[in-house]
Amino acid sequence: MLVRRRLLRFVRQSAPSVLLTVVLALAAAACAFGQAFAVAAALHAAITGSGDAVRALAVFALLVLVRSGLLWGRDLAARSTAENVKRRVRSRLTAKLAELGPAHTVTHPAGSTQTTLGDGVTALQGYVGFYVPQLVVSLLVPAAGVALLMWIDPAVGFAVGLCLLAAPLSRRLWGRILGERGRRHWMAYENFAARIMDALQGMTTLTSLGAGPHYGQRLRRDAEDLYRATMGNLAASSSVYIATGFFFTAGTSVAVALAAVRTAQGHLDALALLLVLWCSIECFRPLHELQNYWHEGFTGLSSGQRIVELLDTEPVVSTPRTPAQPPNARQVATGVELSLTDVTFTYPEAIRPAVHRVWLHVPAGSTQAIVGRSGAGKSTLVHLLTRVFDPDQGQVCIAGIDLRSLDPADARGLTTVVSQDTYLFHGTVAENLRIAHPSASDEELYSAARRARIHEFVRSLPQGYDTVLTERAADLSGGQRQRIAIARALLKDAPVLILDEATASVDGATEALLNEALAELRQGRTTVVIAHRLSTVVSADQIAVLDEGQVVENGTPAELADRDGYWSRLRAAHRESHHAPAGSH
Ligand SMILES: Nc1ncnc2c1ncn2[C@@H]1O[C@H](COP(=O)(O)OP(=O)(O)OP(=O)(O)O)[C@@H](O)[C@H]1O
Repeated sequence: MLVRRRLLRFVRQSAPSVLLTVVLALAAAACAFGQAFAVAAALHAAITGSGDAVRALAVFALLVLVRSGLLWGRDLAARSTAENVKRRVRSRLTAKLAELGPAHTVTHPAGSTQTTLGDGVTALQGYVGFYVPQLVVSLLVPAAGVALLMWIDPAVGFAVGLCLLAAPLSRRLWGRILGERGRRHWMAYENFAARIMDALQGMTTLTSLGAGPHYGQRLRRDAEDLYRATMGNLAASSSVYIATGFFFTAGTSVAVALAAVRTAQGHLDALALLLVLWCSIECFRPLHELQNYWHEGFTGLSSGQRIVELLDTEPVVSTPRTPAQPPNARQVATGVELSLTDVTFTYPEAIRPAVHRVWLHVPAGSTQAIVGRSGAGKSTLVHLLTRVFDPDQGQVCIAGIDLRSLDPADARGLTTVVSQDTYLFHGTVAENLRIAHPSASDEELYSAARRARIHEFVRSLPQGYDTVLTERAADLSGGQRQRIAIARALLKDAPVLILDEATASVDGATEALLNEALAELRQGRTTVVIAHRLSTVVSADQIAVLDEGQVVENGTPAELADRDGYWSRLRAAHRESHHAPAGSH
């Protein structure tokens, strides 16, 4: 019921076009009753020889034309409602996703969100555009039809009225089953769509691991689940069609049979009998049409459930009622310090904290390296520094300001992350760079690219900065992608740089270019580097060693080298695995 109410709220915002749909449908129904009178009059004239059959048929033809025009208008108005509601729901969902921030992508599969936003919203159109207006028409037209039949003959009107009441009652009984089947069908569909998206995105991984056939089997199983859910759903809706169809046929037959008896008894004349025949059909027609939208309506309700769930999701980071001011340009120019004070954080639904009682102080302009085994909590620290999540306990401060007191967008504006996985969008190189600074001039773009050591390469592309990069930019090397990321970071110009170093080794020339670009980027910024290369670690001002979410060691490279701790062991292990490590000086 909640879903219906929430969806109806969107429909209400399109009240004029919904009203127009209903009015046009009612006018079309009036034409249909008019047609019934015209046909009955024509037949009566032909049978009895009294009256003008040709005129009655001309009126009938005119009404057919007018009714077709009205139905065309009704469909247009219904589509306009559907498109408007879809546009509004999509823009509410997009705004919601922006409000939920990156945490939502960390904790939810992208495929299911995409299905809700795409097919889920599309599935609403049957419900909002056609089903809801038809529901109103199905209440008014049969009521008017029964009144008309009562006027012709109360007994016939009463019998038709009873059959009309029985039809929706049978549907009510089925409603619960249909709702459940519809939900199951939608979940199977969403699951299948998410799996397909995963397969497309991970095609290279699947192929390189030779996992295609195995994954294909999972896809087939999901497709079978979807098939079963679809058939279950269709079986339930077909049963409703049959059950309600029975009442329609029974209703019309009862009306005609009763009218025939009443005619034989001399209570009705031939014209009235013909009118009963046509009008009883018209009484049931709106319900028949409603039945056609029934399946679409339930699919819309099932997808609506997911839409409402997404709209009701609370962001994991909240916006304070009166957000603090982010550091001003003067503070930024002199450099900002960064601190984590007794920070603990547990992922939603995780059992143990990913980081636990972490204390860290990074002075303005210095470089803090973070090292640790896989799963130690390094990425989680990045999530906290970029306010993807707020800590459960403790504070994360930049320039002495608790990130929690800032608007999330302002907090994220203070940091730039250059990670190993640079996402390049389908678009030109210039568009990809401007994502970081939409109003950047061409000169600013070229300057950032020059400093990121990527300008010459971009200039050498067929259309230079206007060259279109394919999705995921498979045509660029890892080093080139990283330098584009560095150019973006230079354009964003945030005071804190978070560097998630690539684990894969690059060749000497590429590394030299990357290092030059990174040196440009680090200038005047406070840097936190998730370090994998020994050379980066030893050149940092401070190294923090994370283990199982806790800082087990922290100090300058010299201090840590003197201790027989985790860092020394890590370094020794590194030495063994790389006979002559680049940075082991
Ligand atoms: N979205 C998540 N939901 C639940 N637990 C998570 C999530 N992301 C990470 N974790 C858990 O939090 C802990 C820290 O993970 P984190 O990704 O921060 O480690 P990491 O040091 O960055 O590892 P790696 O070097 O492999 O990237 C791990 O135990 C991990 O399983």
